[in-house]
Amino acid sequence: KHQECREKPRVLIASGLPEYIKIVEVGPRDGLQNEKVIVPTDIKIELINQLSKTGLPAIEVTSFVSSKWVPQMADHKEVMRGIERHPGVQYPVLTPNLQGFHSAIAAGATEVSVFGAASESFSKMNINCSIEESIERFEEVTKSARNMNIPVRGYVSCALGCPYEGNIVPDKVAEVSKRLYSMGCYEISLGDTIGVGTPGSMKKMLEAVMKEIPLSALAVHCHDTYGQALANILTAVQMGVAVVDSSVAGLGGCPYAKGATGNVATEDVIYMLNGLGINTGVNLCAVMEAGNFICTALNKKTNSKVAQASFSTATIN
Ligand SMILES: CC(C)(COP(=O)([O-])OP(=O)([O-])OC[C@H]1O[C@@H](n2cnc3c(N)ncnc32)[C@H](O)[C@@H]1OP(=O)([O-])[O-])[C@@H](O)C(=O)NCCC(=O)NCCSC(=O)C[C@@](C)(O)CC(=O)[O-]
Repeated sequence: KHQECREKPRVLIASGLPEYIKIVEVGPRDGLQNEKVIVPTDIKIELINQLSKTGLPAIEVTSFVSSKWVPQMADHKEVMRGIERHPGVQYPVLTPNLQGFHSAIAAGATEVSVFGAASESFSKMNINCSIEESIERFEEVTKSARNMNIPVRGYVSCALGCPYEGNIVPDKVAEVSKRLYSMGCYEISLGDTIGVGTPGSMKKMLEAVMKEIPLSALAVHCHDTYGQALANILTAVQMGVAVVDSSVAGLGGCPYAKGATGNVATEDVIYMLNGLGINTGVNLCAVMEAGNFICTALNKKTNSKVAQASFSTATIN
């Protein structure tokens, strides 16, 4: 059932780093979900359409959650139906329960993500249930998805710390990850939800998780609150992780993780990986253009250092 992840990532002979890294663009969902002013649906669709032309292999489109909880994602059906889908690009959406899963499928979703946490308090605040209850809901989702041949990705939030509980022990992250993987999630994305991790805590957490789950099924999802995201990603990549979540222009934040700033910027991740000679298949300039589009539409400054530097000095091409 985890056929697509069984193969070990190929490594660059000289450096021992993965040869190819898959970037999962989460800007349209994680990036926009926390925006105070409702972003017009056509702007979201245009952003996704622009991102689809950059070479990104996966773009998280929206979430099928309650609009009372996350008003910014209330137009999930319209966004899902409105985007142009490019061959070879995956368009996953978040589904916390069976109700969300059925709505997502009805709107045309072909991949979904369940999102759990390694912290009881965060689980309660984010999805209004305990970790155990969330696992039961996710099992219902993965079971239905399996019957329909829909791939399911699994998130584990608070992998490096929780806004309510503080430290989270790596074994708890490993335990929740293992349960999601065992129920059929093809990939487990480990979220540093509030961006408190460091290369040291990332290494310890990954060591624990890697005892339970094949490396090829792991992704990292870093927020940059403490400015550690790129360092944490590099640590994960050096340990062999070959899937990285990021958000165009560094947009983002979780509505149920107060103080969490944006995700690591896609532009900055690609720039770093390009410098390491790691292939992502993504055109950095095209992502910067998409970042410029959404920042102009939101009337805000990009959080991407690479975009800031290149728009002021015009040295990247
Ligand atoms: C999970 C629920 C829905 C439970 O919410 P609940 O209130 O416990 O649900 P309920 O089953 O008791 O139902 C209450 C109402 O919600 C509706 N409902 C029930 N399910 C759905 C659904 N799927 N879609 C739409 N509506 C739904 C249901 O129909 C009912 O409507 P009413 O009768 O009151 O009109 C709620 O807590 C929720 O929507 N939470 C939102 C969580 C969220 O989106 N958080 C942000 C994403 S997670 C994140 O950002 C972290 C991540 C992934 O990026 C990784 C990282 O950084 O760590």
